[in-house]
Amino acid sequence: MTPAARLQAAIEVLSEIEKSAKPADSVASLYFKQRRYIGAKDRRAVAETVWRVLRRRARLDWWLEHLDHPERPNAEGKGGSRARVLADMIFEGIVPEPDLFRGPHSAYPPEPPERRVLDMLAGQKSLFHRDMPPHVKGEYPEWLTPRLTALFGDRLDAEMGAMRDEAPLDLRVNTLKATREEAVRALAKEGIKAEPTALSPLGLRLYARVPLVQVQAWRNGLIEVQDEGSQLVALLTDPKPGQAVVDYCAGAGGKTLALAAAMQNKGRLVACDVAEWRVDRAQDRLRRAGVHNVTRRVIEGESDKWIKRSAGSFDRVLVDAPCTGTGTWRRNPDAKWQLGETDLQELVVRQGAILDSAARLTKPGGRLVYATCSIMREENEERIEAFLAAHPDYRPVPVPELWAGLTDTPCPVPGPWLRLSPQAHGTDGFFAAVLEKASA
Ligand SMILES: C[S@@+](CC[C@H](N)C(=O)[O-])C[C@H]1O[C@@H](n2cnc3c(N)ncnc32)[C@H](O)[C@@H]1O
Repeated sequence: MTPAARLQAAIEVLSEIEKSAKPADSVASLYFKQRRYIGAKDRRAVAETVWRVLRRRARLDWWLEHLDHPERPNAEGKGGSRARVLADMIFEGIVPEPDLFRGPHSAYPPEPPERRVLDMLAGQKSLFHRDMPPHVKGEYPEWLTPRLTALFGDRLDAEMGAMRDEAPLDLRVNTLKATREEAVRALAKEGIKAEPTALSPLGLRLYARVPLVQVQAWRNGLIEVQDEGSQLVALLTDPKPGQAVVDYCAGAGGKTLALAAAMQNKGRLVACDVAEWRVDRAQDRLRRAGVHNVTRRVIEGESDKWIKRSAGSFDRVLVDAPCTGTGTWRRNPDAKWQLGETDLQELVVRQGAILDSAARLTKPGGRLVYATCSIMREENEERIEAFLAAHPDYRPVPVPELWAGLTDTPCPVPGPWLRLSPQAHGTDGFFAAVLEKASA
């Protein structure tokens, strides 16, 4: 592909992302699947541009507005994919010479009004400008400003700055197949440098992008992709070999895999979800990891009969609730631009209902672990406070109290809850609360 054809493809992918309700990576995969003629190198280059534009969208839009670009996005942030991509190109130091826009499938060359804006942008040294408001510098939706300010106070700029950056790639070592040292050696043999994570005893961090499907250690099930924060949620669930455990919102099984390894494949682990297609996606991962104590179960929701039948029969119940995903903006920068206040309000209601429903499964003396990859108080502390007020038979188990019995790494939080952020811990934003049900 010529450089201009890559630009045009990036413009098209961004326009598709804007039109779709699906996550950006699904939209981009479909775009490339429908255009098999785009080779791997071009795909990577186009995807890099798309993700960079999503990451700097607020700042690019500020410049386009400030310089009166004729095709800038509207006040709702809609439209303007071409304007964003060409502005980004300037900030990447690429000069929009007429020659750049030649060849098949090219973006068309800028007309004089667009040219005028691009020339003005070319004189800027930085993507930042002192007049940008904090939500533009920090790349978050303006409507979240009061909540995020209340949450982070004078750390807001630093926290949102860390959220803006690209995340490293974290792996969890599958202890059913290897120790962390063995996995490091296996990766090194394939020329991949992996460093142990600071908090998770099973984590490895990669700073270079690697196509894992081609990596033997991954194909053999020695490692799985999992953010360090997510690994810590599984660690805190602390399932023991032989116990009965339920992963209530299991999705494609990210945490199920970690729980099964902690259980050494012994005992009963039920992976539930309302989305059959997600549960189906767990199958290959479980097989690759050598896990064989998991039953996958699609439930109809809170009124599912299996929940009633299984009341009080699990030692551990993990609720990895559907959430805003505000802790994962480093990986999914598109998500922040799709999130609205009503989404948050609806999720909070769902989280309460799911938590109440899952709590029926806990045995007397067993534990219920509630987790989200959100940083919002409404989805986290406030949900737990409401739950505890309505369920006096549960008591919180402070995270520092559990930590020392689980791993040698330093406990990252004062407690009682686990609350992680990219700035403070180098993980995605995560929340987890461990609650113990009174013995009968
Ligand atoms: C945060 S994701 C789970 C991620 C997964 N635990 C992992 O570690 O890979 C939340 C999941 O909750 C599921 N979900 C949504 N509503 C639910 C409900 N009412 N009951 C059970 N699961 C639900 C979604 O389908 C989604 O897979």
